Amino acid sequence: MTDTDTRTPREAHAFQAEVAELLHLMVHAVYSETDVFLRELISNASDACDRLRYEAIARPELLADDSALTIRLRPDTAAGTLTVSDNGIGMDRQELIDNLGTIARSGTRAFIGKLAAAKDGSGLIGQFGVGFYAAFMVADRIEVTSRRAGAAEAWVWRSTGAQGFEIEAADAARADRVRRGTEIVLHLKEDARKYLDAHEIERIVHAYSDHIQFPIMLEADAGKTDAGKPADEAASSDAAPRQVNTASAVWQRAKSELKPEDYTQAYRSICGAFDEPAMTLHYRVEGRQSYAVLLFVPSGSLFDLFDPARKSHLKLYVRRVYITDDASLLPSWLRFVRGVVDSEDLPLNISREMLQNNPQVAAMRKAITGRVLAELETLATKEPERFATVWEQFGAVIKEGLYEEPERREAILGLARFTSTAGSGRSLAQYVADLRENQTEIYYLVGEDIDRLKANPKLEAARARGIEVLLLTDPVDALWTSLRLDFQGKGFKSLSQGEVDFSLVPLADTAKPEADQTAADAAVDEAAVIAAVKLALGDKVSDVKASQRLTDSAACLVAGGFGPDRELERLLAKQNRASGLKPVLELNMRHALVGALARESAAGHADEAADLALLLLEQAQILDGELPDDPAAFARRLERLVVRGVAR
Ligand SMILES: Nc1ncnc2c1ncn2[C@@H]1O[C@H](COP(=O)(O)OP(=O)(O)OP(=O)(O)O)[C@@H](O)[C@H]1O
Repeated sequence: MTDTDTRTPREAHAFQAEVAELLHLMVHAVYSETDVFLRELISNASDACDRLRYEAIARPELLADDSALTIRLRPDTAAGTLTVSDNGIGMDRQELIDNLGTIARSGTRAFIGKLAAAKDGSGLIGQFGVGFYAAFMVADRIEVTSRRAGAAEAWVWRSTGAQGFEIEAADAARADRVRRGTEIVLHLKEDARKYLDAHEIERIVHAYSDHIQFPIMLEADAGKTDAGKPADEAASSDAAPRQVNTASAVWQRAKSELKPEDYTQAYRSICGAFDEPAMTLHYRVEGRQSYAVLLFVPSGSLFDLFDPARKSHLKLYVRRVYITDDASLLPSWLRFVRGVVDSEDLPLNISREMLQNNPQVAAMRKAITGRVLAELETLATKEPERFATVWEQFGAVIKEGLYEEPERREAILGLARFTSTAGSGRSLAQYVADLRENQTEIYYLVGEDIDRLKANPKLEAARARGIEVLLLTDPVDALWTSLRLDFQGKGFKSLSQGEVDFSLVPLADTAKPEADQTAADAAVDEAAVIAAVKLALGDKVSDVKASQRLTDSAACLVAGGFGPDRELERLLAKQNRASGLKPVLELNMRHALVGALARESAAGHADEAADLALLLLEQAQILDGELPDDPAAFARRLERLVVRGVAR
């Protein structure tokens, strides 16, 4: 820099740590599908045009004399560069620093971890939309020149994808070239020179960006048209640009015109996905309100499904103008549904804030929610296997609707599929159809792990009677089951809480007679056993009872009749919101261990009886996946009892 230079000096900035890490992965990992970079840049350019069009509703002067919003792609074989430019909203100096130096979204750390672990991260890149940074997969140097709409100055951002980037004011030539919007020059890596090929560029645009609403113009190769001249000059020569996308709003087209592959393509370009949609819903509403809807349910998982914001991401357009993806057009329990809603009636200048309380939006939301549920029902009936994959991916999210939207409960319970002691993919309709004689309730157990649930002693008596039990392992299950809902008049009943009485249900043919299943010598004095155990356990439990649910195991813990289910209590405890209610210890009065306790107690061996009582409690805790309160004392007790038993 010399004294005579009046430009602002070059300023070096470091990348935010996450960006540096992400870029390191981009630069060094070998991804098979590098094509996504172009989709990401085009999508950013399109967003920039959308934003300008939106801002220009209030400030038409921003469009000035350049109202044809366009995205341009210019390969230059001589220079080895591919340039992606738009005349959209542009970025000022601070925006360049903030937007192209940090990652604002949550969940980024987790994503970077996943990316580092995955062999081929392109699927993840697509899902996450690492956006601009994807360009470093194909370029070893990037220059971004940008001028915010209405601004006097243009700025240049430069980086090699290493530690940081530089910012400086654009020189006269660049500033003159970028009158508004953004120009991104990619200096392609040696192995990425295929992206200079017009056919290749066209193919990628077709595959991923065809629906983009602004014309994408492919300009003639600046390097080839006039190889003798410097690239900058050559570019200004008048080679005719060619539009390479259809630029039509797919959702506005008639269903009959569209083929399945058109929908797949629309899904990939609108939702930034690679997979096939598991469900597509395309319809138009005319009448009091008119709007077009094109929605997709992805077949793969989504990285941000459990983001705390739990936002739905449907894009709201008004008469083809993009407004926002933050209009809550679907409830958060349908946030995995992606796509577009294009309204004919909403005012174009509706502010994003106004959308929150708009009755038309509320009516659309209600109607769209109903349509999505109906379509899911149809899928469940007509294509049960495909529906099963949808439920597997997103069932845990849909079930949130059970407590968030009471009026949709019936529909959601109708869709729900469960793993139960009778198999997987069970619907409640199947459950109810297969009720055992005199069975009046739908039984369930909530836990974290399906195998552990299957081994839970609380299932024993149900199993002996052939009663099906739903095994619920999603965190959300502990919450909705606490609502005590019913399905077709049958209430849900936890096997981990309160009394269960199966006595009216006959034993299954396959069950061994219950009395034979244990080695107890004789019937124990239940009252005496209960008194002895209560004495030994004190306030560790709220009550001690003879169990109806156990046939093989000695003891189990259940919640009292009114408190939260054992699982919900555990969940609440994690958030320090536990009810503090103590569980009930249930004893299998026919079990040998309980028999032994009865004998020790009758013989006046209070210490031995107390040891056995504590052991029963600790066993029950372990079977519920908990640690005994005092593991060391538990180990000593076990030792003592074993040694005593062996010595006898
Ligand atoms: N061509 C552009 N014109 C104006 N702003 C841009 C342009 N490209 C990127 N930006 C700005 O930089 C930000 C970061 O872009 P990036 O592609 O990394 O993420 P994103 O677009 O926000 O997220 P996603 O890629 O998931 O949609 C954008 O949000 C936008 O504000």
